[in-house]
Amino acid sequence: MPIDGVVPVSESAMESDLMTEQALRVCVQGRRFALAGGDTLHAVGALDFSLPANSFTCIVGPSGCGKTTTLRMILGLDKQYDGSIHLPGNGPIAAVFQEPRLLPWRTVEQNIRLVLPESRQNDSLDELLVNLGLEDLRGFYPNQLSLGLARRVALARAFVLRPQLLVLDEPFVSLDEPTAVRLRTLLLDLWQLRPTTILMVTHNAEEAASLADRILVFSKRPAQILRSIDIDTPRQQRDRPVIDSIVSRLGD
Ligand SMILES: Nc1ncnc2c1ncn2[C@@H]1O[C@H](COP(=O)(O)OP(=O)(O)OP(=O)(O)O)[C@@H](O)[C@H]1O
Repeated sequence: MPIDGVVPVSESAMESDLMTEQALRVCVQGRRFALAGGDTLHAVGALDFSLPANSFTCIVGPSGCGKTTTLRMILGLDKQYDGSIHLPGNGPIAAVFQEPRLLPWRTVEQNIRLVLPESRQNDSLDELLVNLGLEDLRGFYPNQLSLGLARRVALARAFVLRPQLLVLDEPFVSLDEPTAVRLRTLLLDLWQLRPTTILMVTHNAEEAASLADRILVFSKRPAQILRSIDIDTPRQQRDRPVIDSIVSRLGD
């Protein structure tokens, strides 16, 4: 998805981005929505953060604090903000939302191919489908899939682009825990094979603690960053006590 309306950041910020290989820099003063009757709703406050290339960042925060609005600004779907959002390079950006957003009249394979440019329509999807355990479902239609399987297809459609940035908005919500655990593992495996910079919103503090390199804790609306927590413990060593201790650092 192209990001229009991206405003370049200052040269000094660009220089520091180059030194630390930042994949995304967000420096916005805020986002207000005009409401009926002349009122305004201050959804997002000042946000200033960068994502290192190929890192995995989770945003957690209270309901309605402005997380999705922040993602929409990063995706270029909302351009009515003050400030700048800078993505070095011009590779594709992929997004996965709560609803898998598959076209019901297209098969699994057709839904995945839909995002590919003409020049890549002959690419093989075999490896990706095998990685996601979808190899036997390529001819299925979305109404034949469980929510968990539909979300796997949404992940396939995101990764097939080989995105420079992958934005995930609550991709595992409303799943039973074993299915959510399986999907988190698939996401991490796929990310190992096809590295990209991931920014994911989740309500689930334990999910953030098990997946992320860094967790940004947002305040209540208007969203601001309350805490930025870097997690050094390798993922495979994050047992229950480690996850509990990370969650306790997130605060209320
Ligand atoms: N287009 C809009 N017009 C007016 N208000 C909006 C609009 N979009 C979002 N809002 C309001 O902005 C605030 C932040 O919404 P947003 O969806 O970003 O929150 P969120 O943190 O993602 O919420 P949740 O955790 O419940 O998904 C909410 O009060 C929401 O009602």
